[in-house]
Amino acid sequence: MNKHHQKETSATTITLKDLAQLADYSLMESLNSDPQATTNGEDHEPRQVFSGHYVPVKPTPIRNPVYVAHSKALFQTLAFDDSLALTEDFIRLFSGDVSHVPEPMRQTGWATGYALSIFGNEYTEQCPFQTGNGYGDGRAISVLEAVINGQRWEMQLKGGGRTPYCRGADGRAVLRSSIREFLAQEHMHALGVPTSRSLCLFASQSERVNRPWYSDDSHSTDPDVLVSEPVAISTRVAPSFLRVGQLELFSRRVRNNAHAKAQEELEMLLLHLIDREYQHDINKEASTANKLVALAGAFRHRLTSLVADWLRVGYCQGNFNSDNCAAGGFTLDYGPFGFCERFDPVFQPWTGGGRHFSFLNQPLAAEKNFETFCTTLAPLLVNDADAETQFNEIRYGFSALMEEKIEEMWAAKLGLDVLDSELLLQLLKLMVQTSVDYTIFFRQLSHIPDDIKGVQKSFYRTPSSELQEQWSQWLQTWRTQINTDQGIELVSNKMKKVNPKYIWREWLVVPAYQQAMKGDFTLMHELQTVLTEPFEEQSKEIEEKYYHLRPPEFFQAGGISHYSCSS
Ligand SMILES: Nc1ncnc2c1ncn2[C@@H]1O[C@H](COP(=O)(O)OP(=O)(O)OP(=O)(O)O)[C@@H](O)[C@H]1O
Ligand SMILES: [Mg+2]
Repeated sequence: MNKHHQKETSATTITLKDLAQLADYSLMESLNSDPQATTNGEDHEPRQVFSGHYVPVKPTPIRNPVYVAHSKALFQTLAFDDSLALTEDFIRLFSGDVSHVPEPMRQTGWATGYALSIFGNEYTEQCPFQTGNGYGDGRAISVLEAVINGQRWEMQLKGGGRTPYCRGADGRAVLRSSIREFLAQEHMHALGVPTSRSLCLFASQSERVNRPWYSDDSHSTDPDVLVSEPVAISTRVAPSFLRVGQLELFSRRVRNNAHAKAQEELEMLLLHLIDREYQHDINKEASTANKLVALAGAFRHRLTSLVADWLRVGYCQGNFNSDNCAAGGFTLDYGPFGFCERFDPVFQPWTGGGRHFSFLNQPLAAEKNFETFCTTLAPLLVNDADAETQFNEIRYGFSALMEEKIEEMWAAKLGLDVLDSELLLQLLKLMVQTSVDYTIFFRQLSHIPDDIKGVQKSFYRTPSSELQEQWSQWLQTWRTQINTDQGIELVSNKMKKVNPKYIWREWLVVPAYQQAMKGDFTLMHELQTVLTEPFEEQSKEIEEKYYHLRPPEFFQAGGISHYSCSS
């Protein structure tokens, strides 16, 4: 172990130099780098990468960076003082300039390749060479791996410039999408949903790129204008950024006999994944085959819990491909995501996404990714029949476990010890028929109302008298099922811990990024505060503004109710 890891971090004094001292590349160094990589990291043209786990790449800094935000919660976890975010060294590094970082940090970053399966179907067409060797982190560049207070973190710039995987694109992210990703990561963490974390966000005051987007009040499905937008770099942090698609890339190479070391590289990556994400779940002494069985079990557990959490908070990832599925089982890639406002089982904000990735279809999409994960790793089990049997049990038991987790989630949302499936079905039907706001409904229900008046705030339409009658009956039955032995207050409090009051509402986020694009971050910071305390009641003023049904003009509105890919 590097002696620097013992160094205590102090909340008031840490500088970039201190942070650099915590750098630890030992795990990464045990992997292979691309043998064809340049030595100086100037590797910005699309090209095929045939082997190796990463390519050293220098980020391209954004010009005239300005501070937009940092995560106070993550800073606290890392024992960074808030003031660090405004120091020159910190701004330079996290706006892409690694030329002056102190040793032992390196003056280059790294990007990785990955494969893509969409809903379980393999693709290579998205790669400019049609081989899959040119696909991966096209604009994501990691700059630091560090052990801080005993926890290993990777820090990755998004929008940090072109890499060999950029496919001819500019390697940039715009401020709009960076604000969305930054806030969403903060929000999801506060909602108790595992996620990559936001560290900080810097925007350029002079560099802009064009992106297709929606004109004001557009009802178009596809973007109808080209907008010049400021570029930005957000830094996200996670124990690793390994994706199911990454394992898949290496497994495809084994299958295709792509090169002599293909099997070895797949196995190295598997062990690396365990070190990075599952070291506490898996016995170090076990054989590779047994490690693999344990990994499949642990990943299945995390993935099923994750998707149950998504449903709990109304989150739709939108594009749950294998390359957007973190092998560590947390949410990754906040592109065309959205949160369900008016309850719709097939809610999907991304115009390119289709029903397969829609809201209540996400358990199935997760199963497809899990299936890809298993197919990918199965070649490492061939000589161990026992392990293979156990592995297959885990593999084919995904949907049963998923169902169990979903039932537990609904029971918790309804304040029940045991779910009555019939009661749930009746409710979901009523919610669709009435047009109900998903978040407001469950929060109102958490007050354990006596009658329909208590939940009416969540209705987008006035229900017919027949529907009102059905609601009353449903509420009565539900009330008989909640366990009030220890008092109604206790049930209510428990429900308020799983049913947030404040949720991401796109029509409230749009003004924040529009204002930020003009250099004013007031609304963005207000949102950051509101969304990082989603279970709190908050002030009357905040309640009036944010605990609110979506106004009618924001239905069918381009860039709000739906959008094309994120950018
Ligand atoms: N402007 C861009 N320049 C270069 N590559 C890009 C750009 N936009 C997207 N890509 C790459 O295209 C692929 C698909 O994009 P997608 O929207 O899933 O990812 P993303 O939002 O950039 O990234 P991530 O999954 O890392 O959060 C990714 O491999 C991504 O790196
Ligand atoms: Mg992606």
